[in-house]
Amino acid sequence: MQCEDQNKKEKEVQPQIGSNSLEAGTILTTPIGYIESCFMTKNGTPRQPSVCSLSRGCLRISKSVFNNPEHSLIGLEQFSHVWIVFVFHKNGRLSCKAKVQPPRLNGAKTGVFSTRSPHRPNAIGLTLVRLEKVEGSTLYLSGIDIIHGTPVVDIKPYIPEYDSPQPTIPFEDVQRKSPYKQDESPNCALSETYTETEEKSTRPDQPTSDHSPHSPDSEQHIPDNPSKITDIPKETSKLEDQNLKRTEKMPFPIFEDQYPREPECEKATKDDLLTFTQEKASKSTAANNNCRTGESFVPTWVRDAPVAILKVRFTPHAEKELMQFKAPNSTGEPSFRYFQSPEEAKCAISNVLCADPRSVYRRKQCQDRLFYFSLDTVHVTCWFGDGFAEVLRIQPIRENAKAQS
Ligand SMILES: C[S@@+](CC[C@H](N)C(=O)[O-])C[C@H]1O[C@@H](n2cnc3c(N)ncnc32)[C@H](O)[C@@H]1O
Repeated sequence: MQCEDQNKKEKEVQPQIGSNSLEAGTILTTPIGYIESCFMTKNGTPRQPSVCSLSRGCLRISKSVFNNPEHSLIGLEQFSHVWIVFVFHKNGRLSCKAKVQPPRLNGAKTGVFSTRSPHRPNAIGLTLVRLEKVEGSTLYLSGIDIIHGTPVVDIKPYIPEYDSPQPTIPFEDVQRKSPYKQDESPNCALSETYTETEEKSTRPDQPTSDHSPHSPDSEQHIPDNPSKITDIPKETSKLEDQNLKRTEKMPFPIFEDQYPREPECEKATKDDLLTFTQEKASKSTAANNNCRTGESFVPTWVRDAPVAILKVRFTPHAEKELMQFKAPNSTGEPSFRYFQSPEEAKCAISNVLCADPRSVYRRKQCQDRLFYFSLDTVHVTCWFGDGFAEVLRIQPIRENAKAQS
């Protein structure tokens, strides 16, 4: 209700279109294109790209955005993955619920911003997909969880160094291993930390004066060898330029290359790949505050969902029906649009089903109902039993059904 009122009010306010509109916070967004996807409807569409790496689609950059849309994709082919920022246009209505029930919580509620729910105040989705190829103004994608016709508002290259947390070099290590003397320190993360500790910190995790880089004890570890820093422009080794941003003159890799990470840090990074409970994470960071490589953690429900991975089987009849589908562009009907073979389609259908695509309501209240979904040109009928899903029927999607969705 509140949202509706607000929507009305906002409609009454004329957006300021003009040179200052961005500064004024007016959101000017236009789709750069629309997804063509192997998923026609929300039902059965994977909840995340990781569920089905074979799910394919493409995105053609619209001519209404650029005169030469293909120019906007120059260089993108050098990336293996891209972020797709899109609008959940089939939500039906705007959502104003602060708490949602993600399927992995099996009915329990949590704050919307701690989930990837499509039902959020601004229906913006974010998906990391594999970029198969770029041809002219079209991107060919795989591993998508987005339905056909979805408006896309942006594409960004996936850069692991930017898009995943990088280990922070422990303060003491940086100081200890630094080839710089204190007053030669370059303006980078090092000098930021240095500045922080200059003001005597009361935090227990900060080095005490005994172990501070200023103490004679720690100075012993500083190699007295300024020649090691020949690659660094001279002006950057002056503290006067305190406000200089690290990235402007001193790319971080210089430190990474010169000072390999401590083994504990490596270990923490690997641990981080495993299930990281809040408790474990806070213990680990508390125990090892100076080596915060295990900074990324997620709640257990994300990785240890209370929903079992299902076994998937096909009845002989369904399997036979699937085997009749032909590769794209081959003669004969029915044919796939995205999948290259019936085996590939079978694998994709299995991936979708083993993650249990049903809503919590359906899973709990309508266990014995048939479940339908479509994938590429295939309409799938299946049912769920205890710990398994069984595909009963595979039919070609009727053209009129495709047009309606
Ligand atoms: C849980 S969301 C996650 C999407 C994205 N990876 C994210 O984290 O923002 C994925 C689900 O959104 C739904 N969906 C996909 N495209 C949609 C669209 N255009 N409008 C509404 N819902 C959509 C599908 O049901 C799919 O299973």
